[in-house]
Amino acid sequence: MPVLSANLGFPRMGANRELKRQVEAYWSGKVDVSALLKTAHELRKNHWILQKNVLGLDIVPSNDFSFYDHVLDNAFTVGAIPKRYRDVFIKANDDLLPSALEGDLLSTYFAMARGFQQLSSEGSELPVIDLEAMEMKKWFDTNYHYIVPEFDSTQQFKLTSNKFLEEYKQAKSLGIETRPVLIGPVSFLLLGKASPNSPAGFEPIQLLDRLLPVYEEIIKHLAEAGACSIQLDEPCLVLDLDPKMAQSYNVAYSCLSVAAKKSSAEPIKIHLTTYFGDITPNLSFVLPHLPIDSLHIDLVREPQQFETILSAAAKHPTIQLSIGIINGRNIWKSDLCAAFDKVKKAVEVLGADRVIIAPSCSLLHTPHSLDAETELNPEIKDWLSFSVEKIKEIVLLTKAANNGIDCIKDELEANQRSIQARRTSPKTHNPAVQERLGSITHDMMHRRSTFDKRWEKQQEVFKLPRFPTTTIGSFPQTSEVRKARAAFKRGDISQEKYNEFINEEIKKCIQLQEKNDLDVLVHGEFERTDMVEFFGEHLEGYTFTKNGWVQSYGSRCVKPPIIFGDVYRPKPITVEVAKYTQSLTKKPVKGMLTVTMLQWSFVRDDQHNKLTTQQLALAIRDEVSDLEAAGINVIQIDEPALREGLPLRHSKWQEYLNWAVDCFLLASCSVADTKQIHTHMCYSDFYDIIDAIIRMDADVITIENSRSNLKFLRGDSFTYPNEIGPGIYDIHSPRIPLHEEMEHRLEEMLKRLKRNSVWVNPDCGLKTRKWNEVDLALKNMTDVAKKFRSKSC
Ligand code: MET
Ligand SMILES: [Zn+2]
Repeated sequence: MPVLSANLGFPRMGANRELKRQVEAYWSGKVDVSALLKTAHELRKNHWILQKNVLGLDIVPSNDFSFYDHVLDNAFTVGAIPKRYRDVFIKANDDLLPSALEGDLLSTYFAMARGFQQLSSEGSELPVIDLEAMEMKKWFDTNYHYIVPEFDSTQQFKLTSNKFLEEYKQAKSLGIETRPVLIGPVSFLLLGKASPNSPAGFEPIQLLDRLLPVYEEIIKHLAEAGACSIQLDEPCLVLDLDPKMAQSYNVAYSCLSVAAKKSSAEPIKIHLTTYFGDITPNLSFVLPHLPIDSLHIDLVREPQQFETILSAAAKHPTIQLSIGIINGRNIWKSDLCAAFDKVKKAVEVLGADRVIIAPSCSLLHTPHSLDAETELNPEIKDWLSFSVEKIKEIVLLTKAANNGIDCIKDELEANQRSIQARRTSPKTHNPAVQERLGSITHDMMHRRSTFDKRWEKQQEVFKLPRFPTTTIGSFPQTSEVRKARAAFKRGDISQEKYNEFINEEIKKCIQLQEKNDLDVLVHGEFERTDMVEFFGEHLEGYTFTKNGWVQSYGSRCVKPPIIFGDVYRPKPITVEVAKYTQSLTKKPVKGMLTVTMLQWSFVRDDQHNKLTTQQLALAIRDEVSDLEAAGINVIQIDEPALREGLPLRHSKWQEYLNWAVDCFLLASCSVADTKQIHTHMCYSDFYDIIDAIIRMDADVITIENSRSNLKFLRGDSFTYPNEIGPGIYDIHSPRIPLHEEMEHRLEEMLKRLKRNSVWVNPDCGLKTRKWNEVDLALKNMTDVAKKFRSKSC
């Protein structure tokens, strides 16, 4: 048997985000369920034909399609539907028959994903049905979010959807044999959480024995339909796992292997997939014990596991090894020569019939194809590879493995030319930036005085009241703002007209803040589409795609900018706007800089992220100095996603936090003691990295707190030495926060924090809100601050 080529998952949205459009049209009632199912059907068909018939891939996945999220699909398939949704949507629970995801089941599915509200027909204000969505969490260290499965201790599982089977059969009817993908039973339970009313000590993994029969059934159905293999994703194998988990893996896969053997004359093969990290610390869980037919490892993220796993696999002649050598998480063309060395090595050790060539992980995390990128600089475009191009790379390598490297001579030459061109291009290397990196000193990474001294000086300058009030930066991005920006980008209105428009918005924003008595004001960020894009567009070393969308959650997609070269700031970015805003008011205005630019971009793979972040930090440092020189006395440097960069393994946290915090210090520490540096964080839990946050030494930190229900303050010995503004209202909801609830939150915080160090502010920026909501909410918020001031004198 020759070396085979495989994919682990294809982007679902379609070349032009057809799925997003149709799903949203269905939600808003513009199309019916049959139109939605038809689009899904078409997309799957196109993607299989593309992968198999057009690109020539040997092993093509099915069941990688999803209307919202594959973890939710899995929960649905095994019947892990929390009672609150069952009660509303599924009456005769026991009669529920396996069926594809359509009609009523689809309503249940979307209610779990997005919540569901039904208002009463008699005009009463309270909805008759009001179901919140299930929790959403980041998928490992990607920017994809999954729906967290919820289990209770009395949980029963039951095959509830046969989506996996229908999709397998759909492909088969097109003459395409696929490998259905499911989340493996152990990772599925580990990724879930206990429902709130579960007894203490209950952990979802205790349900494994109850879950396995459903997986056995799945295997049986697939085998009966003729499937040769099934892909079970066990990404949790790259995490720090309790050694007890070895037993769970053993139980699960022994059971599934028996089911596979019994399934039909030709047993269905079990392909176990790991990605995003190193499995060697947990290797004893997998080899030699698990009765699996093939194992996939991610050799892009953790190339050093290759040797160990290769020699372990060599001892188990029945196991095939799937080598993930094409990066599924980034957009760079692979160096085919280097990749081929790995293929050769695997073939030498295992023999061709035991090697599969694959992307490092599912291609869900890379855009569809480069075809649509008609406006990218051709030199840069030649360095890139999206999903379709990545599959081409896999197919080429497989061809070379089977027929000799000469049969891809021309392609290889072209590939090496682009690799070489990127390596040596003046676009990627800027000697001045690199020289500057070399001159970073420790001295650049601390303020001139300690916080206490700065605090005294700042009190003198700002004379702020106690419980100072502020907002996080953005104000409503109305459709007029978006229209004006689009018109300006199209060239329909001049720079001058656009500036005038923005200045008017800023004026309105300052007036509203003054009217509501806020203490430290912001300009409202009207000139910014997306905060990362805005800064990226003003820095060298960044480029943007037209259609490089990747799924973030549900129907939402993001278009991460690409950092391709050394980053620097050719000229000031925010100084004019800040100066103009400050000229409108006597109160201090914050200069606003958002620097979470690494996590939300496609990053360089030719240098460590630390270096790229240092370059970003130096660019921000220059901006900070220019703001200071322009008379801006408060500067906010947002770091909303600091936590997102944390490595998956705990042992690597400290190293990351060291350089990440150093970069923040590098960006922020050039200013005089009298200047106040703010930072802002949101979206995740912070209490377990509080030491790193303290080391950032910002004078003031504003932090999301209400949405996560005071989670930030929950750590037992929580203290924070500088000033802090834990948000006192959630900005995601259109409801106006009431005095009492904000007072309550503030009271709670004061149990933990020093009275004279607390700021009063919302959770995050206000860009998704309407002006009238912001006006009322801020009025209530400043009322609360005033009440506390008078109470505490
Ligand atoms: C995701 S954090 C957002 C911070 C930004 N300054 C804003 O207010 O929108
Ligand atoms: Zn925020």
